[in-house]
Amino acid sequence: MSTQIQYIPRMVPEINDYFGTEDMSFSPTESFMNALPRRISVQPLESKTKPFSKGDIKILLLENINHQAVISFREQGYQVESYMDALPESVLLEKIRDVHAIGIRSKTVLSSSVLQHAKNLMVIGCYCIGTNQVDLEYAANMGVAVFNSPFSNSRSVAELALANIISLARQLPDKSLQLRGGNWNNSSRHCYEVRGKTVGIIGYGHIGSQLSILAEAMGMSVIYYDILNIMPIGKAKQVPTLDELLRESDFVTLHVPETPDTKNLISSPQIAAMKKGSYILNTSRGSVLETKAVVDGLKSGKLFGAALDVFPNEPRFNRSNVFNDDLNKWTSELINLPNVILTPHIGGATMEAQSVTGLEVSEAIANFITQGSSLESVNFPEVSLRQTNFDDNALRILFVHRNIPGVLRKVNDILSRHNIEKQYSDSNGDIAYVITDISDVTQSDVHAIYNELDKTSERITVRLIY
Ligand SMILES: NC(=O)c1ccc[n+]([C@@H]2O[C@H](COP(=O)([O-])OP(=O)(O)OC[C@H]3O[C@@H](n4cnc5c(N)ncnc54)[C@H](O)[C@@H]3O)[C@@H](O)[C@H]2O)c1
Ligand SMILES: O=C(O)[C@H](O)COP(=O)(O)O
Repeated sequence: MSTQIQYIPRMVPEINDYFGTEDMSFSPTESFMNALPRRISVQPLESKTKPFSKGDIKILLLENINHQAVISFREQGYQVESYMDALPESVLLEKIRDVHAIGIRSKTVLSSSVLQHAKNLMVIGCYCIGTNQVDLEYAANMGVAVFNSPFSNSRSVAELALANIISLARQLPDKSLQLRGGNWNNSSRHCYEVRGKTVGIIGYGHIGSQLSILAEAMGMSVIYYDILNIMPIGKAKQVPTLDELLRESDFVTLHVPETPDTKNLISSPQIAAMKKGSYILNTSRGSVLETKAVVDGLKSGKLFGAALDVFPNEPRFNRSNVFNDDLNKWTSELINLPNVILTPHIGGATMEAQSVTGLEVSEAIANFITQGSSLESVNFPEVSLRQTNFDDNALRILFVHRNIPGVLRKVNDILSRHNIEKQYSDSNGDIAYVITDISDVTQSDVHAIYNELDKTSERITVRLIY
């Protein structure tokens, strides 16, 4: 007889500490997106529109997102449900059904098959840098804007990479392990200073360039390889090919995003091209480095060490006895090799980074909900409109539509009885987004405008704020 284990999602305890359970509401509420236009005013700071019932808006936060986010949303009056872990897909499908905003980190996969269940979703916040876990194009085609926190944890990752470079050079993982086992071994064999050595940075973006500064401060030479031409910081030097970087570096460190082009960017041929006795580090994504090739490189003595923070398969939540061959088939080989640092995806896991990320992404979500601002979105046309002279009879129209000729004319025909105070439009591929502020609008105008815009064949979403 098979035993069924029931999964019970773990809520974030701080919520209850801060707010008390009675303050949490999980009852289904009227849909935000599909409701007739209601008084949705806008957001705390510079908004000039009237207060609306943010209590109708449901925000789901997963993966133990920093409590700053929970506090900030709840203080603004939103309904917030917050969980410690990434949810199993069946639970996620249930939870995502009627929420208006979802906050995730790197472990929640929002594929098209998940997103199609999200009938009321307006906005996704990735409380991290990577957005590869979200089907960005599908979301844009649903009119759902995606935001991330593009550099709030860059410094944390760069510091971890530097710490790992020094630790590998001094064989710290093994020396420490030996002493914990009672063995005193202060041999200097294969232990080096990092001063004067060359670090090769693959991907010279926010993290790679931060690391460049730190490494130079340690007296290292820095070379980097990037698909873009990027101005060097300090004495760093961009090299034209990956091969040149691999040949010249003592430490090769990966800081590229997960894309089709970066899958297995470093595999056996690239490790073969590296210097004998060099080291490899990966704090980017598990898919970028073929781990079996690292295992072979360490076994053959080609590599003197490796530091891996990310893996092709990672557990969805913190628990014991999960990092094993069932997760990734080479695990037992890897953990028994010398001078290997393995960390559970902690590059951005610092109090500083999590707190800034919590506030930054929450602000982007709130600004999108309350004002329609899509500035800094990773999948949407970037549109924002400053509100001036927003009086009682003003209306803000947020219209996401197919990017084809003639749509703006249709929109403005519908609005032709009103004065357009401000309008801004932009497009991104197949999607376009226009925000319009109009004045002298009555309650029945609001309904008529909504209905007419809603009927246009190019409409993706229409929201009204007044
Ligand atoms: N371990 C962690 O906890 C952690 C934390 C933050 C970010 N990350 C990962 O690190 C990645 C990099 O972060 P970032 O903020 O520096 O990103 P970024 O976008 O600022 O920089 C990435 C750089 O990689 C370059 N690049 C892209 N494809 C390339 C290729 N095929 N070859 C060479 N260069 C290429 C880009 O041009 C860019 O300069 C993120 O996408 C994320 O996946 C991991
Ligand atoms: O993309 C990122 O910022 C990092 O991979 C961190 O992801 P995490 O917040 O899931 O730890």
